[in-house]
Amino acid sequence: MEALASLNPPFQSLPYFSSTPRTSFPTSRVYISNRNPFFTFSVRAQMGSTEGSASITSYTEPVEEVLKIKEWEVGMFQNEVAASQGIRIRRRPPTGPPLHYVGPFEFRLQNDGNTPRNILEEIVWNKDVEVAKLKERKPLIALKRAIDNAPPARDFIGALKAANERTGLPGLIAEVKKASPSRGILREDFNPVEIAQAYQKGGAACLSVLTDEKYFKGSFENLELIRNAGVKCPLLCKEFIIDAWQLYYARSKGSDAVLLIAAVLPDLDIKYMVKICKLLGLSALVEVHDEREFDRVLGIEGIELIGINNRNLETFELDISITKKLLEGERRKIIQEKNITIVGESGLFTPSDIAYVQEAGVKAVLVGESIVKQSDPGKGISNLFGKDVS
Ligand SMILES: O=P(O)(O)OC[C@@H](O)[C@@H](O)c1c[nH]c2ccccc12
Repeated sequence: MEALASLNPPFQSLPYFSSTPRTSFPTSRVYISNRNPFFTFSVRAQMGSTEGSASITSYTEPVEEVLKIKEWEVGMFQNEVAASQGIRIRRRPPTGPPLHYVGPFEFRLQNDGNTPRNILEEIVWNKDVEVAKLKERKPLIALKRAIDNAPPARDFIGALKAANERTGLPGLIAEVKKASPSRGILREDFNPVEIAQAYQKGGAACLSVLTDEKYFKGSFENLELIRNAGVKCPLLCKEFIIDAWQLYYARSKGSDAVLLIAAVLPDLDIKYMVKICKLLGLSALVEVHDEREFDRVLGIEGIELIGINNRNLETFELDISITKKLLEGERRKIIQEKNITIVGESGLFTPSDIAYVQEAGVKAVLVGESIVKQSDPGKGISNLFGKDVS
């Protein structure tokens, strides 16, 4: 340690490590590295494989830094809780971000702990960084003010049920989607407002608007434009939500509903977020992909809308029989008893696909690709249902 201090003058002003074992947060120093590169570079070099022996005992760093470190520790704890619920997606890279800076140099240290295992994990890690930045610019207090001025939330689930009763077909959530990581660009001439208006005219009950920019080429601007253009269909903010702050943000931009992905969120997060949604007047569409996720979500009080995604977001595999499989037996009964509305999501292209998932028990469907690709997305809806539902 002394050698380290003499090698690195900044070390003296930084929190130092005691020898208290902290095996549950084995790599916290790597995260510090991002902020204090000079320091960490040395620590890595000096401490090598002494994983698990570091803990912060002296707070000579600014409070803000210390809080960030704590936040990271909480993130690591979240990974453990999530894993115990069968969630494979880690909220943050366990060994910190791959980029490191040493003086003027930047280098990348790739290892298992900072390389995302699949696309969903990559998206979540990026979202974590994105949200942290946005949050700094717009703290919750500012969002609460913005929410007071936002257009009021409309009844998303009510609109789906009404459409289902009116047409006898599943209520449609039509997705305003320019691109996806699995399918690339779906539509070059992409005018979100025109597409939304065409969907409304074609009989969509609700709309889903992708807001993720990096992977789906969506935006909150699109959502606001659609809302401000006077489109009546309630709007789902299609985002990767990992932080309750995003719920406030979505509401402040005029959303009526949000997506919560069970493959990403542990039960406690879902519970907490569903409560906040209720406070804000937002409907929560909780998305599941397999039996385990479905059973977890069915066990949470207050959930009214569950989406079964036929696409596995980790592998992109698409199989519409997932909807059927998940709605067999006991679960179907629980859904009826709890009066939960089920949405069949992804990979629906034809009237027979719609009939298939309706037979399985869905009262609503979420469709993007098959309708957004057509020159008139409104007509796309009649093609999808095999009849005019406007
Ligand atoms: O374009 P499709 O195959 O009709 O799918 C729409 C929708 O289900 C899909 O975009 C989706 C469902 N869940 C998601 C979660 C994140 C991003 C996208 C999605």
